[in-house]
Amino acid sequence: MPLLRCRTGLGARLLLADGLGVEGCGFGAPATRVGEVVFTTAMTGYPESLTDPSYRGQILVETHPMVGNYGVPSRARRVYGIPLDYESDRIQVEGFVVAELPEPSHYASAMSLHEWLRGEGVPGIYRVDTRMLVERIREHGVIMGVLSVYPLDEEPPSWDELARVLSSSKSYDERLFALETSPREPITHSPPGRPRARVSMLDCGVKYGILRQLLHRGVEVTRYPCTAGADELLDGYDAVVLSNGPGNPALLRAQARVAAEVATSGKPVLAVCLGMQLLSLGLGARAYKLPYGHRGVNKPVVELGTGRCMVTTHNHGYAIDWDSLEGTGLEPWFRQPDDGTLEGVRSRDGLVLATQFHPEAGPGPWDSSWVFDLFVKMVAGRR
Ligand SMILES: NC(=O)CC[C@H](N)C(=O)O
Repeated sequence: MPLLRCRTGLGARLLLADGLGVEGCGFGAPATRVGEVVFTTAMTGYPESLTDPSYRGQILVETHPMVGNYGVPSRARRVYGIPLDYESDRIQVEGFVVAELPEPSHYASAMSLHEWLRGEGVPGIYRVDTRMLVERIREHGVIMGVLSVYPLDEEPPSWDELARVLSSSKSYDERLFALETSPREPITHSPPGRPRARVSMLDCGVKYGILRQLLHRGVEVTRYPCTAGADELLDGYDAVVLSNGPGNPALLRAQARVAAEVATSGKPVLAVCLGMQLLSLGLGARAYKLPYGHRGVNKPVVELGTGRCMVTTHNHGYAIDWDSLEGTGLEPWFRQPDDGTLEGVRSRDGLVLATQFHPEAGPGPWDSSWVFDLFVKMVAGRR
């Protein structure tokens, strides 16, 4: 009985909507959670991925075979008053799937992945064939799933019971997550010293990495709830940032209208991931769902015109249709060479900059952090 060797004392069952059932060891919290099952090819950076608000509503599978080796850093490690190694204040994923879960060894590790997920009520499964799961998702596309972790001295939940939980849950595409990851009240983050610029942010679930990049360049950022109007975002600010965030962009109609309004206001705008989708939708473009998304920290992106190639961080399940840009005032900026996805757009006058990838990385390489330099230089130069 291999399950008896689970050192956590927990078992786990993962059931996909196509009927595939996977059994393994459990870690984290004994709990049952439903989510869209997606994979990331990132080889490192699991504390950042797990806390990325754009993963809300998803069960994340890591393709890297060993996860947890360097443990979990303490939230007390901070820079500019925000965590250094986290992308938000909590674990955002519904569940976590890894092949092997080694004991951690790292000077900055404050706890193990098992302890962290347990403390936050999130279930995890390990000692499963993640290669098979990833192939399945690649062939079938992303798929809803239910993950259940239980103490090994108790009866596991039956597959029928799990199938019932799954069939009574709403699908990922229909659920509105962005309001859950958005702040309730405006929050201002100030850089040390006199700010070079003041920007507002339509915050539908910003990754702290974006704040760190802006603060690092001397920019003061005021984050507004995802329900804010264009006036609030424009009055008294030098520029507007449209954040990343979870879920289906087509559900955020009001936010798309606000994004279009700020993008045509004459002030500079920087939009990242969901922000780019909202901006494009608001200006009349179309979004579509990718079969299995782009999630990883090793995705090439080519800048149109210069041919410059960068390795970038991605986490998106939707994309903007190239053919729908006509009449929006936006032009293509970046392209993903593997599948041709549109990875960035900008306005002809260069005031509006938008990337589908994550120039802040977190986790990932900083090849594209110059996008922040470009934005901040433009904003500070207009003051
Ligand atoms: N990282 C993001 O902002 C993700 C945007 C959107 N939720 C998507 O999956 O495409």
